[in-house]
Amino acid sequence: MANIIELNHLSVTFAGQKIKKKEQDKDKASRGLITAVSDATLHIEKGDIYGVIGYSGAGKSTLVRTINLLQAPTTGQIIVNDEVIFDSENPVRFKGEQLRRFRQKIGMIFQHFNLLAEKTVFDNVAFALQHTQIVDENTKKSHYLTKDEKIEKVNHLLELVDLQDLAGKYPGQLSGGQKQRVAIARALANDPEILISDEATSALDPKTTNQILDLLKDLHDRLNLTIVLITHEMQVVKEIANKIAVMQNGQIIEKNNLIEIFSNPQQELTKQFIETTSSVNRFIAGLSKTDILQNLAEDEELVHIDFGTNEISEPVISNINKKFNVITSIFYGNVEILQGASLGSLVIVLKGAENERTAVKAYLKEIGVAFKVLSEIGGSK
Ligand SMILES: Nc1ncnc2c1ncn2[C@@H]1O[C@H](COP(=O)(O)OP(=O)(O)OP(=O)(O)O)[C@@H](O)[C@H]1O
Repeated sequence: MANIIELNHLSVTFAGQKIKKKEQDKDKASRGLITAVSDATLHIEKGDIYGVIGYSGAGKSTLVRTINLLQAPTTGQIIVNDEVIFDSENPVRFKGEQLRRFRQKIGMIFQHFNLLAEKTVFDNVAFALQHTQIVDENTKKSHYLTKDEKIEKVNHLLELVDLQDLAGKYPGQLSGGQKQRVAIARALANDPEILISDEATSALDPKTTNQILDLLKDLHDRLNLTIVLITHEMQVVKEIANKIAVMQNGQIIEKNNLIEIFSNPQQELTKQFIETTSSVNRFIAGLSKTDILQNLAEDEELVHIDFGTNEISEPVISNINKKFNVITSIFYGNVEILQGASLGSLVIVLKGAENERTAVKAYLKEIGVAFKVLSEIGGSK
C-alpha cells in the first residue's frame, strides 16, 4: 500500500517559560525551549489504523497535529497524499482557502468532544458543512450545499454513527459515548480520507470505549478511512490498530506492526505498555510479590512458554510429557487474539531431573518455541 502520510524528521520546538536572568545561559536549551517532538519519522499507509502511544507529555498530540498543520513543525517535511505540505528546507506554505480545503479532508476527534452546547445534534453536524462545496458532475461547477442537500447529508452522517433518533437533542442531554458519536459524525462531514483521534476514548468508561472503538473500526472498513489514533492506553491500540508507534520524550522510540510489537517488543517502555494489557505478563510481573518461586522444589522450574504467532504443528506439552521423564503442570495459560492471529502463552511447572529438564529446553529450541525460566528471573535458585 502507498503511504498516505509521511512525516520525515519532524521536530517541534516551543518557547518555554521565561527563566530568571541569572539562570540564563548562552545555550539555547537552557533559555527554556521545549522540544516537544524530536526528529520523528512516521510513514502511514492508506488504510492503516496507526496507534501512537506514550505517556502524557511524550509529544503525541504535537506530532499528530502537524498532519493537518494545526501545529507547524520547526524542521522536517510532511507529505500528505503525495503532496508536500511542509518542508523546512524548501518552504511551502498552505494558506487561506487552500489550507482550509486541505484541512477539510482530515477529520479530527478529541477527548472532550468540543460540541457546541447551544446547538442540537443535527446542527452540530450541519455546522461542519457550512463551507462545504460540491461539484456538479455535468457542469463541473461547484456550489455550496443547498438546504435539502445539507439535511440529506446530516441524516446520512447521523445514521452512520447510529444517532438518527437523537437529532433534536442538545449535547447536555447526551451520554459521553453519544457525544463522541456526534463528534465523529461531524468529523466525517467532509468525507475525509484521514481521521485523527486524539484520546477520543479517554473520558469514556470501558464499555463505551469499546463501542466507540468498534464504531471507528466499522467506519474505517466502510469508508476506506486511514485512522491515526493517539492514546496513552495500550488496550485501545490493541483493540483496533494494525501498527503502533511508541513515543517518549518527543521521540518515536519504536514502531512496527501490532503483532510484531506484541510478540517482540524492543524497548522497555513498549514492554511496560504491553504488560498493562497482557494477563500473562501481569502474572509474571506480579510473581515477585508471591512465594510461588520460593516454594518450588529442587527439581522444579517455572517456565514461561511463549508460542508467539508461530504455527506449531506439534502438541508441545503432550510431547514433552511423552518424550522426557518430566511432569508438567500448567500454572497459567492465555491466548491473545491480535488482528486474527493468536498469541499463546503458558506458564508451567517443569518437574524432573536436571538433565531431563535441559533436554526439554533443547527440544523447545529445536521446534522454535520461545521460553524463559522464571525461577532464574525470580532469583530464588
Ligand atoms: N503550545 C505549547 N507551548 C509550549 N509547550 C507546549 C505546547 N504544546 C505542547 N507543549 C509541550 O510539549 C510537550 C509535548 O506535549 P504534547 O501535548 O504533544 O504531549 P502528549 O504526549 O500529547 O501528552 P498529553 O496526552 O498530556 O497531551 C509537553 O512538554 C508540553 O508541555
